Amino acid sequence: MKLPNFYPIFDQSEWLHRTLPLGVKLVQLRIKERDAATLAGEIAASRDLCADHRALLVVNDHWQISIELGCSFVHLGQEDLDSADVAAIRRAGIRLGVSTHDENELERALSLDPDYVALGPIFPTILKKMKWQEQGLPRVREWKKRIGKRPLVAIGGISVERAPDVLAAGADVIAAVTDITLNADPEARVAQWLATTGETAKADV
Ligand SMILES: Cc1ncc(COP(=O)(O)OP(=O)(O)O)c(N)n1
Ligand SMILES: Cc1nc(C(=O)O)sc1CCOP(=O)(O)O
Ligand SMILES: [Mg+2]
Repeated sequence: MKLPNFYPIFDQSEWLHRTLPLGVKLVQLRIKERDAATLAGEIAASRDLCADHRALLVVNDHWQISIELGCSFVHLGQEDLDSADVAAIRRAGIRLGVSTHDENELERALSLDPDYVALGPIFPTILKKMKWQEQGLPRVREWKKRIGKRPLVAIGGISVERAPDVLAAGADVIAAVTDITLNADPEARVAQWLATTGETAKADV
């Protein structure tokens, strides 16, 4: 399955409202520590916005609400997998992306036949504290060889300027947070991302 190669990650549906009209076709909603009603409202609003713009929504962490709300794609990290019911996710017809940071995690991820494998952090990230050192571009090359045709998502410290090298190293998709959300003009930055990754020229997914 081919995925769009630009994958912004946001913590509110308002960001989707701002960026989907620019041509974003793959987006993650990554919400931490909100009450259940707010969370359900944000996920439902994001689901509907993505449907309106023919974009793919990936919901981070919240697989149960994703099943309840009829979402089509979830992202789980290794800790999430410890408690997630992957069979229930699959029964619901939901696609699955999985984070990896080392060989063991990659083996575990591949055993689940995921719809993409994410590798990070490629460069140092300021978004969250991580126990992993930066992976660097050689690791991107290695991961792509390991996973073959399955889409490889690169994440962590990636900017528009760094994106071409990451794609050239073998990533199929680039995920980014702070390069957009901390930019003085996030919409203009998204437009730069779309131009750099070639997404503007592509059809709907
Ligand atoms: C595309 C992508 N890659 C990695 C992550 C990180 O997932 P996880 O390790 O579960 O950490 P949290 O994002 O839940 O803090 C991701 N969300 N998306
Ligand atoms: C949420 C997340 N997961 C990572 C991983 O390596 O699994 S790196 C990361 C943060 C990505 O944010 P930014 O683009 O601002 O660096
Ligand atoms: Mg998680």
